[in-house]
Amino acid sequence: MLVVAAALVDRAGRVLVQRRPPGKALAGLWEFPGGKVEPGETPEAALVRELEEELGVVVAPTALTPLTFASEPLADRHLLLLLYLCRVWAGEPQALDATALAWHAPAALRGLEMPPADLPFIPALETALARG
Ligand SMILES: Nc1nc2c([nH]c(=O)n2[C@@H]2O[C@H](COP(=O)(O)OP(=O)(O)OP(=O)(O)O)[C@@H](O)[C@H]2O)c(=O)[nH]1
Repeated sequence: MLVVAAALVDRAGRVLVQRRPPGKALAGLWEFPGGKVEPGETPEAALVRELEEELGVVVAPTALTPLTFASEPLADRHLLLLLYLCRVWAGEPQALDATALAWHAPAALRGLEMPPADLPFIPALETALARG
């Protein structure tokens, strides 16, 4: 299963996370906005679509910079999760799908309950954002 997700970064270097709604797998955990890549879609087009559906923001595919990825079993499937950085978008993010949104400095993500595949993303974000 190919999934794309974005770390939206604000001017203060904080990252946006959202809380998964009840009824979905991993409900209640904090994750990066994104979702599954549909057949025939590029990863970037899928992420642009998901960011509009989940947050109501408009992002140019060229504003998505690959950061890192996770590859691991998830239930009876295998998850390949691509994480992009995004610093430029149009609109104010709204929780259209999630139960809550929150902005955190990368180090503060360690205090949140996140899906296991996301945990290695925290040091990667700390390193990337420490460079400014
Ligand atoms: N969006 C997102 N999904 C993640 C993250 N980490 C992680 O393990 N996942 C997993 O990747 C899968 C993404 O599925 P999703 O439910 O968000 O995707 P979607 O919006 O296309 O799904 P839907 O068709 O159920 O609406 C889920 O199994 C989810 O648990 C993350 O940081 N962001």
